[in-house]
Amino acid sequence: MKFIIGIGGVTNGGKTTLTNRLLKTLPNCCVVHQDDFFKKPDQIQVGEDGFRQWDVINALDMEAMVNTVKGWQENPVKFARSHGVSLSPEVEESDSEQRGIHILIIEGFLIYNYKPLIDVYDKCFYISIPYEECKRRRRTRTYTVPDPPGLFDGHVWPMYLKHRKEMDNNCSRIEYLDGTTTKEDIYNAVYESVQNSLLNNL
Ligand SMILES: Nc1ncnc2c1ncn2[C@@H]1O[C@H](COP(=O)(O)OP(=O)(O)O)[C@@H](O)[C@H]1O
Ligand SMILES: NC(=O)c1ccc[n+]([C@@H]2O[C@H](COP(=O)(O)O)[C@@H](O)[C@H]2O)c1
Repeated sequence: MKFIIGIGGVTNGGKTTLTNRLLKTLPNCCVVHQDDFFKKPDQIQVGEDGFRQWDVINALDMEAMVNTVKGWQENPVKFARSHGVSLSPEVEESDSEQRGIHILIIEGFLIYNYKPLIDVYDKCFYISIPYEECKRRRRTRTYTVPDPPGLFDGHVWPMYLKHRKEMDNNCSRIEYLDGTTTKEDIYNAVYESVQNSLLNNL
């Protein structure tokens, strides 16, 4: 059985933290990080506001991201092996590549704002945190291209609000998580919800 989990959320909401924890506990579990598909800085448009427009779907090579997901769907065993993911004995010892549960986590800040991806998820999660907490966490983070002064209020947060509205209209299956609760609580809630869905799908 193949099962795809979406972990979406606002920047610095805790997506990577949650994903890394799930990767350790879910069987035969691979990941696709949306951040890995950012285009190069010189390909990112500068807006009328003077900021490079990082927080829009065009800043990402979404075609390449979809192709990576398709690669997993076509052969999750091959995908796991080529990404150094260890497989359960049930899968390793089986003649059939299709045996066992294969899980893919798709993690990112705009994973529910791109039409070709919306229908791939078996489970959709979204982590939110309030403005002040988001701004505080973002200040402690350094991206490959550091934030210029004013980027958060001038671009990041307004784009988040816009995409959030779009996403709420696009996708009705999302389970919302409060990113200000503890890492442990968030992980437990998601793990339990995934387990229940897996049991129902067997
Ligand atoms: N539940 C939480 N409570 C407090 N801080 C958190 C929580 N989850 C993540 N963080 C912290 O927030 C920051 C961003 O987390 P990260 O998982 O990288 O976010 P994202 O991948 O959504 O951008 C990190 O410093 C991380 O330790
Ligand atoms: N990874 C990169 O190359 C890069 C460069 C510039 C900005 N960013 C930022 O990454 C954010 C999205 O990633 P997170 O959800 O992990 O914070 C966006 O808000 C964007 O401004 C990433």
